[in-house]
Amino acid sequence: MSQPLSRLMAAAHLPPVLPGVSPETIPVSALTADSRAVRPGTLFAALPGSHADGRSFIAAAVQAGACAILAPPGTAWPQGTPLRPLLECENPRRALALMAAALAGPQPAHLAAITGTNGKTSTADFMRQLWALQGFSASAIGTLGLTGANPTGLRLPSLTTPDPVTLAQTLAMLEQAGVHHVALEASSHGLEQGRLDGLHLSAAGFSNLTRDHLDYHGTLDAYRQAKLRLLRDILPPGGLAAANADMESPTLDAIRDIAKARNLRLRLVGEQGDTLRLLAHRAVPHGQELQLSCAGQLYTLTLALPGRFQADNALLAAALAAEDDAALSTMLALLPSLKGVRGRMERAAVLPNGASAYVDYAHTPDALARLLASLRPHALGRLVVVFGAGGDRDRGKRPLMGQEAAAGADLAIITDDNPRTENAAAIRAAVRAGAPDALEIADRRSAIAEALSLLGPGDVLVVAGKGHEQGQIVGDTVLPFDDASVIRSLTGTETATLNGGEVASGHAHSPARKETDQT
Ligand SMILES: CC(=O)N[C@H]1[C@@H](OP(=O)(O)OP(=O)(O)OC[C@H]2O[C@@H](n3ccc(=O)[nH]c3=O)[C@H](O)[C@@H]2O)O[C@H](CO)[C@@H](O)[C@@H]1O[C@H](C)C(=O)N[C@@H](C)C(=O)N[C@H](CCC(=O)O)C(=O)O
Ligand SMILES: Nc1ncnc2c1ncn2[C@@H]1O[C@H](COP(=O)(O)OP(=O)(O)OP(=O)(O)O)[C@@H](O)[C@H]1O
Ligand SMILES: N[C@H](CCC[C@H](N)C(=O)O)C(=O)O
Ligand SMILES: [Mg+2]
Repeated sequence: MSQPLSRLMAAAHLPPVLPGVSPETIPVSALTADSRAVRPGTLFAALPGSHADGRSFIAAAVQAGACAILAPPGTAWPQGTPLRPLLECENPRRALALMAAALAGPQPAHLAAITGTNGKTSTADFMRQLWALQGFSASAIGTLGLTGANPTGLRLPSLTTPDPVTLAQTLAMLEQAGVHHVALEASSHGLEQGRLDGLHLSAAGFSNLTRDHLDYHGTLDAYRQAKLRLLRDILPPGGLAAANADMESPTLDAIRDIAKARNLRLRLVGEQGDTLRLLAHRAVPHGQELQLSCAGQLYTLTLALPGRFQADNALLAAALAAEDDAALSTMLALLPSLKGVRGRMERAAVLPNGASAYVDYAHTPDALARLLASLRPHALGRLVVVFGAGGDRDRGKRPLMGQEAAAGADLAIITDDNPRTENAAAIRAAVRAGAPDALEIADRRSAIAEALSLLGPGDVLVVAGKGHEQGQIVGDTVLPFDDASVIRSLTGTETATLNGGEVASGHAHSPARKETDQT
């Protein structure tokens, strides 16, 4: 379905007039920021990026049939290239997202986005589950791809927050297919790059803010400001916002100020929460028991999920999924039915001697600290962690991850985790600077094997950093690798533990399966 260029310009709040052109006579059938995807009738957004400059592909786009070009002010038209309408605007990424939403069509009416350093995938999946438990057809979009209801059979590329064109198309297709409830992850990269600017959100959540991605954002404050865009620029005035009340105060204060200025309905959850206040928390063998207050009522419930942080994520999901205050008690009643999320504190195996081996996606200092603190009550003996840090990512977090591992575990083994284009030994050395007593075993499989061989009765191992990931990225190559299936094959627990994990029950995944649908 095409739309006149004039209508897309109006959607992006661009001036309605173009010199020498009648935009209402130009039909636009598709949008893209990638010249290689241009077909006749496509509007090409020529965006300066971090590796390339899209403006240098204008000639190629026109040759491929681009009907109009969107670009930053001052864009020079390439010599010898046939003229096409040039839409110059200060923020072409935002304009692209607004046009993409207008071209794709209506989005699900119940559309929530979650941002924060850690917990986005878990919270989005819990929201999806809470909706599904009420009988709604519901999906989640994020690091795990498109999960839950997917009548369209769509697959998403590997980004946590897809590009704005894919996002708008996916949401419109889900809505048309009867999926009216969608929770999605808003990464800081996605927010900074305007990937979510075309969304019509009904709710937005903020889980926490701790160190990550400073390679991209430069400073913690710039990272914070990128994440705050979700509440400041994207959630419409009067929308439902929810946040964890125990997060660091500069971010929480900013959230409160934005909520006040924009008349958002702000719900705070957690130990300092107002809407859902966590009064007490106790780890039990198969999860955790929570005591809560909500609207003057006391609630005691058991989450079938280990990990203190999962309580925060579950409460955030409940606050976001309850559209009015009356629905909050319904959500609390559903929390005990929540299942674990693939690769998030997932018990991969129980050894014959009773030791447990978990897989988790902790890849920041804060996540590692919380993970190890959460597992401590489950370790009658020693707590062992195998972990590394990713290449081509925030270098400053490496020694801090080392420190948290050294402080939180009895034994830390440093290994490789997606070195990408960096020197793997140098990454390990940077991690080691924070954990001088740690063992170091470069090969991840060998590191896991060594850790397993050291486990005695009552010990707990957690292999952190890769969670659901199915590969080890070395250079440009992705070598197949799945922590959970490596643990299972090394322990010979392949069949015994499928379906048997604390977290994984109800999620029978074959070891090598890429998780895209967990319903
Ligand atoms: C750093 C970053 O986020 N880059 C994203 C960004 O690319 P970019 O605009 O910087 O692209 P670029 O390569 O410099 O190229 C500039 C422009 O030229 C265009 N181009 C390029 C070549 C060509 O032949 N023709 C052409 O038109 C490109 O399509 C692009 O529009 O926009 C692209 C389209 O949306 C993304 O695919 C790309 O994600 C890259 C692949 C990436 O790895 N991103 C990661 C860091 C990321 O976004 N991660 C977050 C999660 C982080 C978290 O854990 O919280 C995520 O949401 O996944
Ligand atoms: N609320 C939380 N607070 C702190 N750590 C958490 C929280 N929730 C999850 N974690 C830790 O972070 C890891 C990743 O969780 P999850 O995938 O839900 O986060 P995410 O924000 O989606 O991460 P990503 O940015 O990679 O998409 C978990 O495996 C756990 O170790
Ligand atoms: N979305 C995160 C995932 C990190 C996972 C870890 N395995 C790594 O490669 O650093 C990122 O791209 O920073
Ligand atoms: Mg995620």
